[in-house]
Amino acid sequence: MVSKNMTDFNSEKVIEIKSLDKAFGTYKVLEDATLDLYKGENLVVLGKSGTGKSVLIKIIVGLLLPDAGLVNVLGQKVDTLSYQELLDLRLRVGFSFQNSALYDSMTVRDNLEFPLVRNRKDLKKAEVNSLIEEMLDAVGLSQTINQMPSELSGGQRKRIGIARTLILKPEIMLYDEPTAGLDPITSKEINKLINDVQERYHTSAIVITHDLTCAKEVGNRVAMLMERRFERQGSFEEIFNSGDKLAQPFFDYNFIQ
Ligand SMILES: Nc1ncnc2c1ncn2[C@@H]1O[C@H](COP(=O)(O)OP(=O)(O)OP(=O)(O)O)[C@@H](O)[C@H]1O
Repeated sequence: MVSKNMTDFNSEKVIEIKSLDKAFGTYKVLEDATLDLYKGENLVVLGKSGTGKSVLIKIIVGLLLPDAGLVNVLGQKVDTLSYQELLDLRLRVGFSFQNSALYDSMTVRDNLEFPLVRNRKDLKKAEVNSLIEEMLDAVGLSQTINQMPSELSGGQRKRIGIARTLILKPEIMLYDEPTAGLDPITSKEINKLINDVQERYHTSAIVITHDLTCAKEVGNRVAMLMERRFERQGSFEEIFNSGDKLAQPFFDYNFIQ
């Protein structure tokens, strides 16, 4: 399998995290952690369970406060923002947590309409309908518009979840374990979708995963979250062909195709 090429990205940082500390009581989750996301890139954060990947996302969108360090998102210092400023920022940063489910009692259409009803009251009915159609087309599921989530496969539900996040046209996408619980073929489809989203909407993205195939297929750069910080950052090849011992545990638990 050919991994994704490194591309020359604009040096503009859309997320800058510097010397970040976060602890719960005496339990340190992140310590002196530094990570940048450049405009237009897909950055994969590889980390084992419980290493603080979800905490990282919550800090980026201001759901958790850092204890120390800089967290700058789209030019704004997240921990200094007012509630309204945070809500505005969250419209520009699309995030879906691993377990964020679709609303089971709503059709696919209504699931996609939901974020627009809440956040885009300025849109006319025709614009809403057109956005829903565009998003379903982007994730390749136009035919499911009137179906209920229970009628969809796991992979299709993930796609609709991505469409629901994407419908607000965020500049940054945060994908939390996008391939978790999916078979290898469906995982590949999701990886392709993440790349399609990057290409079509010029999003910058952090993809949090422990799936090495996903890292290889979608990541322009990879960082490893270990020992409370981002220990290695570089292209997939740089990290995994280097014989780096820190990368070995990921190989032990993954099957690369
Ligand atoms: N609000 C909280 N209060 C106390 N501890 C927390 C809180 N949120 C997270 N933690 C702890 O921080 C650590 C990192 O949690 P996090 O959910 O970020 O892990 P993760 O890397 O996303 O794991 P997984 O892949 O299993 O979801 C865990 O030990 C967790 O118990």
